[in-house]
Amino acid sequence: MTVAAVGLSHSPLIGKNDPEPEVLARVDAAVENARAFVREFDPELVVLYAPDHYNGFFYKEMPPFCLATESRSVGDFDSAAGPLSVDTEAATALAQGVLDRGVDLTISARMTVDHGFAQPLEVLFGGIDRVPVVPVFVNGVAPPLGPVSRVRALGTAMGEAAAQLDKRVLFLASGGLSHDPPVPVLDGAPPRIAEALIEGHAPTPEQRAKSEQRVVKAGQDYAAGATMMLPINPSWDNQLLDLVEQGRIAEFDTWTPDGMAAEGGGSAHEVRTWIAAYASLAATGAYELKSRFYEAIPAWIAGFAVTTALGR
Ligand SMILES: O=C(O)/C=C/c1cccc(O)c1O
Ligand SMILES: [Fe+2]
Repeated sequence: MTVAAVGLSHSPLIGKNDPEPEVLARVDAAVENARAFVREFDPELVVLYAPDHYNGFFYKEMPPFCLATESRSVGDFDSAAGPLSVDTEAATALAQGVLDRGVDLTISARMTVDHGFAQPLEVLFGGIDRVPVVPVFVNGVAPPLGPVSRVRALGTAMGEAAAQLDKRVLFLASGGLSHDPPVPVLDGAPPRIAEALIEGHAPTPEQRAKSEQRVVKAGQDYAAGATMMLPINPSWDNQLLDLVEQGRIAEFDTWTPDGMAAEGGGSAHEVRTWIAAYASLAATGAYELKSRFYEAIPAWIAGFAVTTALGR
């Protein structure tokens, strides 16, 4: 079995509130490098770990993890809408393999996903329906959150199960590193917001446009330095990338949700997708990081990273 991993930060503000051209050129080069890596690796299956931003999962049922055997993207922030090309047979086999290894995985036969899943598929493959994929939701936004050791357990079980498939498998993580965007919080929310977070009524196009515009404005204010949002934390982000580069994935078990939020902001928990993907790769044997890119990009409200790695 040949395995690889890519970590790729997402931001719904890409193309809507871009940083200076020099920053953009550096990101473009890193992303093009990741595209070339993926083209050469030529995956037969992509296991995609990504969070949701209250488009698919709500507090009426909020699992820590969920694997999809079918999935559809809502098309928020101009990301692609419609069905993902899920490999249902591989998804079913991986779900069974993870459960067999003692991780209580939720399964969805119709998982709704947002830009967290759609963006990396569009960026790396040119669309959400171009490559056989197994989408795995990892809660990185909606507290309470469990210990990081369980994320590593999920990734490890997935890696071991994927090793049984006899396919070239790419583990792909979609998540910002430190970032603190204005994603609503249930605790203390006014009744109308709380109801939306719990029940999850589909917004009207006008409501969606208004809430997306609010995020774009937050990015503009953040880049201008006029905001209460926590600053991006390059030192914390690079600690994460160091552990990933050195294969020290077990050390993430010492990270706590409170500590992660204090260091990296309310959405720093999206790094759980990175921990899962690199735990999957590590479960199949030693690996080598082939590339590492990092830049703090306030305009995108993102500690933005791109890594590629190959199993040895
Ligand atoms: O409001 C949302 O749906 C998402 C906001 C956001 C902004 C910047 C980086 C991210 O990873 C986000 O999820
Ligand atoms: Fe996000």
